[in-house]
Amino acid sequence: MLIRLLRTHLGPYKKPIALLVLLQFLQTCASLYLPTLNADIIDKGVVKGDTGYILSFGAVMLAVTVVQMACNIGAVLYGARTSAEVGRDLRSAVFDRVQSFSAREMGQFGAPTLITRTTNDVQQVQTLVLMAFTLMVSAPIMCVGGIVMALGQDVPLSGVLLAVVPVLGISVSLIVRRLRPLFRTMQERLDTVNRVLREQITGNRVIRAFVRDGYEKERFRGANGELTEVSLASGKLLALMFPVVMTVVNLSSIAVVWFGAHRIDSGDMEIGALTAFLAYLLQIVMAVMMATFMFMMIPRAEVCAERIQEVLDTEASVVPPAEPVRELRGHGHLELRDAGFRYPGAEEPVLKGIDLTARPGETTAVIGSTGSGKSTLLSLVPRLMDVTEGEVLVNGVAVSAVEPALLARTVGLVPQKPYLFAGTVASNLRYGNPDATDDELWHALEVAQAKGFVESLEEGLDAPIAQGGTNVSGGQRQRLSIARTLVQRPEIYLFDDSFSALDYATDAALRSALARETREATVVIVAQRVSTIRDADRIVVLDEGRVVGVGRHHELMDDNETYREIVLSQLTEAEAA
Ligand SMILES: Nc1ncnc2c1ncn2[C@@H]1O[C@H](COP(=O)(O)OP(=O)(O)OP(=O)(O)O)[C@@H](O)[C@H]1O
Repeated sequence: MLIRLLRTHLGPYKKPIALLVLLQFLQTCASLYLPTLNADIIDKGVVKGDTGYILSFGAVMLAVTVVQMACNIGAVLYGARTSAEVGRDLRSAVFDRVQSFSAREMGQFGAPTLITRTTNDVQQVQTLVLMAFTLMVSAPIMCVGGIVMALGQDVPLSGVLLAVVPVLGISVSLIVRRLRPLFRTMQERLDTVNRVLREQITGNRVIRAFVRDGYEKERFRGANGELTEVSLASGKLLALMFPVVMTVVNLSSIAVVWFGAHRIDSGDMEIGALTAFLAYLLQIVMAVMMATFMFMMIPRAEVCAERIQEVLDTEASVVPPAEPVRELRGHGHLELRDAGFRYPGAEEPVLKGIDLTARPGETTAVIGSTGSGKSTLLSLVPRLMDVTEGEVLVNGVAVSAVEPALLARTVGLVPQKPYLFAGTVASNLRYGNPDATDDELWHALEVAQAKGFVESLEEGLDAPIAQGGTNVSGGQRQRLSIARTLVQRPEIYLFDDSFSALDYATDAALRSALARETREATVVIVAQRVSTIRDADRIVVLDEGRVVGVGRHHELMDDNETYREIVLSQLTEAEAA
């Protein structure tokens, strides 16, 4: 999975990667040459007292060191830049995919894991890419090159290396093998911590109201403890790594010095060659360490890559049309034909055989018991989700064929749970129509019965709005959300229980102002309160996902049992008549 992900996302960086490989190659070759040069200077210059040799080869050594350092700095800087760019591309790819998700895929993953996957998981892959850029070339060259150079210094002594490399490789890979599953668990537990944390922050008010702080603290402590547990377990294994490597290094250095001393004694080897041999031994161990470090990162990055790829492989269920309709003739005629919808994994569809027509200049109300499918029905019009049966048509064209931007301009949905973005009142109101003038904003606020409230804010339209609109009341949020849709000036207005947080007087004032404002538009209102919809031109009664009645208030009161029950549950008999 990691390979697949990287192959796709490293593709555009072929040239920088080639340059990186070259820089790494040069710096590793220079590093490998230095101990041999040093040995030469000792054996041919220092031992023989040849100052000329020391100076001239000292200069060569300095030049090689400069090349090695320059290539090293270049490789590190270039590697950091390229890996950061790969990380940026990967984050954008995940973000774009998440953006294309409908409510259906969003529900399938859940917000916290999508956030972890876009940030933390991408970061892990990015770190591995950086490691790979730095170590993938240098580690093997240094290991093989080190062995070759050591053989060049003294063949019999190189026997030590034959023992060191496999011992080091096996002991380190044993540790890495145990680390692999721990890293997967760590990532999953980090996800759980994020989920619990997010739930507790979002549900903070409920937690306080129910005085469940203690319970929630325990829940978080549990998730946090489990994450710590696995971090500690991996920490313990990692702690083993350094001593194991150092023991092997120390033992092999002793062996090299011991054998080397014998060979120098017997005149088979020179002192400079022994120092070079020790330097190569260190370089080989370093190379094995570097490779190990990378192998250690791979399992974690693999888990992250899998999770990222899962998001990237998830096809959005709502896709833009291949040949979109870019113009709609009409003024907002809305029709649902035999429309049905089933949530993924659900046995029963929540909407079945819905036939509904809403015309410009008319108000259509949808009423039904809670869970009867009203919100689902509205979300099919702007394609927050696509019908699984039948079709939804706007001005006679299936919404699935309409260009998304055109559909968004034509259909304005005021959601049941309005969301405001961090910014100002004005930036929120202009969300669907960035060119709207201040006068247009004030007019929309007036219709939405929010003008007085915004006027009372010291900074008026420029008053700050917190993320999610948490610094305004529920009713104010609803009214700002209504105003935002009014500024957009769509042909079809969909109000999903948008007046529920308003008092009766404001609700009535808003509806009459809205009626004037949206005189020529198509208005669909989902409401729980009968008073909100009793004057509608057409009332559609929904029960368990089916339309069980259509008519005006008095007609339905006469012949629709479901409607009568809803009305009577809210009004006194006298009011109902
Ligand atoms: N994301 C989802 N996944 C699965 N089932 C869902 C999902 N959202 C809603 N449902 C189910 O679909 C049905 C209809 O939900 P919907 O929100 O459309 O009802 P509603 O009539 O708007 O309810 P309310 O009046 O309470 O807002 C419910 O039974 C609900 O459990």
